[in-house]
Amino acid sequence: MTDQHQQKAADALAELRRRIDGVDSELVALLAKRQRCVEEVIEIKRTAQLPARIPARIDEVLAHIRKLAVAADVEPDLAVAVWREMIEQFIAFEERQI
Ligand SMILES: C=C(O[C@@H]1C=C(C(=O)O)C=C[C@H]1O)C(=O)O
Repeated sequence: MTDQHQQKAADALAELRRRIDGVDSELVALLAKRQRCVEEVIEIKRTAQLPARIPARIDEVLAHIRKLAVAADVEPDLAVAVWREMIEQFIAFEERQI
């Protein structure tokens, strides 16, 4: 590869990484919105003496995500794996506060 080709590759990579950083900023803002909802769920569960982990609801969320991923042309197993981990982290977050 010539220096010119390498410079072009480096520029393209830098631009894509700027876009990825922008997407990550949006994702963290959305995660904060989701956490605010979970914080309200915690208040209700505490009062109603409900457990943090509700398996039927987990199944429902994951089925919804799989459908959305297919429609959005995102690898469904990737999306479900990300959500599964996020839900586990939110359950642990709930369990620390309920
Ligand atoms: C937020 C809830 O609590 C847990 C967390 C979930 C989530 O992060 O989507 C889903 C199911 C629950 O076990 C809930 O019950 O809705």
